[in-house]
Amino acid sequence: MGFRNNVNCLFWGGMSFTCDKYEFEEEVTTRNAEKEEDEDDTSPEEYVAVSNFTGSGSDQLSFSSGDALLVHAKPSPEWWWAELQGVIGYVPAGYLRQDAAEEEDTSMEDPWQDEEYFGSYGTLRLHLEMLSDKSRTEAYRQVVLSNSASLRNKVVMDLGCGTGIISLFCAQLAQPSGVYAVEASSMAEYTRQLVKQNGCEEVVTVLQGRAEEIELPEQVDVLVSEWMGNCLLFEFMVESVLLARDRWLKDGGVMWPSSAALTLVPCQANSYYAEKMAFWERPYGLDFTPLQPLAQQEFFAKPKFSHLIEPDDCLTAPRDVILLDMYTLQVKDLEEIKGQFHFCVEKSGVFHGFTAWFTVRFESLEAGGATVELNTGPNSDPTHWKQTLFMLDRPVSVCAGDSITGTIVLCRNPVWRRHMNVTLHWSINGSTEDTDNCQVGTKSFPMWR
Ligand SMILES: N=C(N)NCC[C@H]1O[C@@H](n2cnc3c(N)ncnc32)[C@H](O)[C@@H]1O
Repeated sequence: MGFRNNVNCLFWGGMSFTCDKYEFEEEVTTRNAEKEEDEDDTSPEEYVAVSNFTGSGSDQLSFSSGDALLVHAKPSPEWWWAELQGVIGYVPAGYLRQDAAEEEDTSMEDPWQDEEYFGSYGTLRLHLEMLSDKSRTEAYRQVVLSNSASLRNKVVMDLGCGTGIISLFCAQLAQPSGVYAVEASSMAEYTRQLVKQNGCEEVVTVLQGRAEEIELPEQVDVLVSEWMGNCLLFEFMVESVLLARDRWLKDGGVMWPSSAALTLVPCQANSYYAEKMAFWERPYGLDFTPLQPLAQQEFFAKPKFSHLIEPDDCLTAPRDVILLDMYTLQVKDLEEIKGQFHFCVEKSGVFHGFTAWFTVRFESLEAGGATVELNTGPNSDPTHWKQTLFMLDRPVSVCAGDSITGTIVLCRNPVWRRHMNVTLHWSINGSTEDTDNCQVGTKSFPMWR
C-alpha cells in the first residue's frame, strides 16, 4: 500500500497528472523551458546526479550521487550525452536533476513526505482497499490461525497496524500475552475504538506514532507487518520494519513476513501497447505517428502500477530475481538491490516489456510447521497490488528458444526516500549461435521521482 488513488502528493505547484495509483504535482519549470529555448543549444547544461549510476558498456558514463555533470545533448528522453571530469558518455536522464540543490533543500524538510504519506492513511479509502483485498487479509489471518497454539503467551508487535485487523486476528484467534498495535496515522484513534468495540482491549494496546520513535514496555517475540508496496519496495516502509526489528525483536524472535521475493517475467502487453502507442497510427484515417515519441515518454517512461498480466502474456517461465531475508536484510542494503536473470523464450511473440510482482512467506512458529505464502503473481488470486509493468521503448519480436539475459537494479532515490529507480538491462540472443542476432537494451524507470 502506498500513496494511492489520487492522493495529492504536492511536490510543487504546476502540472499534475494521474498515474494508475498515484497522483502528484510535479513542477513544470517554465524557467527551464525558457532557458532551453533561449540558450544556444550547443552550450552544455549543468545537472546534478541524485543517484549513483554504474554504466554498462564502454559508451555509458558512471557517476555518483552529487556529481555535477555537463549535458551536451539529449538524443532521447531517457539517455543524454554528458561529461564528467573530462570523460564523455551516455547517462540515464532520470538520475539527473537541474535543480537538484533546490530539490534537495525542499526534500530535507520532509524526505519521507510523511505529511502526505500518513495523511493518505488517515482516511478510510486505502484501508478499505487493503481490507477488501481478501488474498492479502486472509493470508495474514491464516498465519495467525495456523500458529495460534504457538502464539500463546507470546508478545506481538503489529507495525503499521492501520485499522488493527492483524492485531484483532491475534486477539481473536490466539492467546498472546500482549499485542502492540503501532500506527502513525490518525487512524490510530479509530483503531483504539475498534479494539474496544471487539472486546480486545485486554490484549491489544494501540500506540500512535512512528514505529521508529515509539517506546514499547518490552521486547517482542513476533514482529508482524504488512509493509509491502508496489514492486515490493515502493514506499520503503520496509526500512521502518528493519529498524523496529533491530530495536524490539527478541533474539530468536520471528519476523512475519520472514522473507520476500521479487519475481520478473518478459511479457507481451498487446492491449496496452495498442491502447497507448498503436492508436496513433491511424486514428480516424489520419496519420498521428508524430505523436508516438510523446506517447512513449508519457505512457512508457514510468512503470505501470496495477497491471493485470494474463498468464498467456508470459513469454518465459517467471523467475525470482531478488530475495530478501527479513532476518539479515540491513537498511543500508536498501540503497541498491541487484538481481540477475536468464530467461528462455518458450513461445514466439512480441517482447513488450517486463512484468514484476512479489511473494512473501511467513515461517511457522513451530519447527517444521507449514509456511504460509502470499503470492501476488498472475497464477494466484488477484490482490490490490496486481502486478507492475515495465514497457520497453520499442517492442521486439522473439522466437521460442531465444534467451533474454540481464539485470535488474532497484536504486533508492537519495532525495525522496520512499521512491526508487528500477533499471533493467537485457540482451536477447537468438537460439542459433549467430552473434549478429544479439539485441541489447537498457532502460531506467523512475518510481516515481
Ligand atoms: N505498503 C503498506 N502495506 N503500507 C501499510 C501502511 C500502514 O502502515 C502505517 N505505517 C507505515 N509506516 C509506518 C511507521 N514507520 N510507523 C507506524 N505506522 C506506519 C501507515 O500509516 C498505514 O496505516
